[in-house]
Amino acid sequence: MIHFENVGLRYGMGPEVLRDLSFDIPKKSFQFLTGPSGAGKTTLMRLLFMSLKPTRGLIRMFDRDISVIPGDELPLLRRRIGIVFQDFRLLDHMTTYENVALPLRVRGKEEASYRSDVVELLKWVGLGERINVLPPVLSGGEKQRVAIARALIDQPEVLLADEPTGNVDPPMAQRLLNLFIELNRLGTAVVIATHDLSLMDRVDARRMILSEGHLDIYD
Ligand SMILES: Nc1ncnc2c1ncn2[C@@H]1O[C@H](COP(=O)(O)OP(=O)(O)OP(=O)(O)O)[C@@H](O)[C@H]1O
Repeated sequence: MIHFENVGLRYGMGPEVLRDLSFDIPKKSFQFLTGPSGAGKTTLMRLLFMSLKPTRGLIRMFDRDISVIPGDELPLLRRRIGIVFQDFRLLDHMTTYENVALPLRVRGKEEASYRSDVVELLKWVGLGERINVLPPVLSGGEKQRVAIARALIDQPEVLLADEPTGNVDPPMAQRLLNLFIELNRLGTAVVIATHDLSLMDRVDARRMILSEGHLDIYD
């Protein structure tokens, strides 16, 4: 479903941050992406979300070579991907509920068809009492859970989550991990970038380890 071949990335005239990355993300797979700070995890997530273009190599997303996809088709392809950014990127003028419901609204779904699903998911991530508040009054951990709920609600084909448990306590991290596992069971390919070894030790999943721009994969 996703295919990288000899991909390299440099920012501007700087050194190559990622070098010769070749791998596949199969449909319905589950993987952790890890490596030391500055190794390029966020950069790789941005390549996977097609918000950065590689400086060399080939990337195929959903069987299409991204170098020849017209810019106006990218939003449609990105809708097949759920993403949790490290800085959450919630819309501050919309309530928690509205932020999570947004991907469904964009698809033109009727509110009556999804309202109870959104409320149930928000309760599951411990935000049942925060449904009608605006993001600026939420804590970092609460914002993170809203971002996760928004990425999951539409059961995307791919879920990309950058440090999704970075701001929550261990029991909530376990709960969120269970949510990712359940989503994967329903058919979503999951990529979780994390430093959290204890999180990775709880799942027998593929590990993609970035180090100094190189990638090693342990199946
Ligand atoms: N916009 C940018 N312009 C120039 N250099 C950048 C940019 N973004 C990242 N870098 C550099 O690319 C390298 C990889 O950064 P990246 O954020 O991808 O690492 P990371 O593994 O996600 O780190 P962390 O775990 O600390 O979040 C770093 O050396 C960083 O300084």
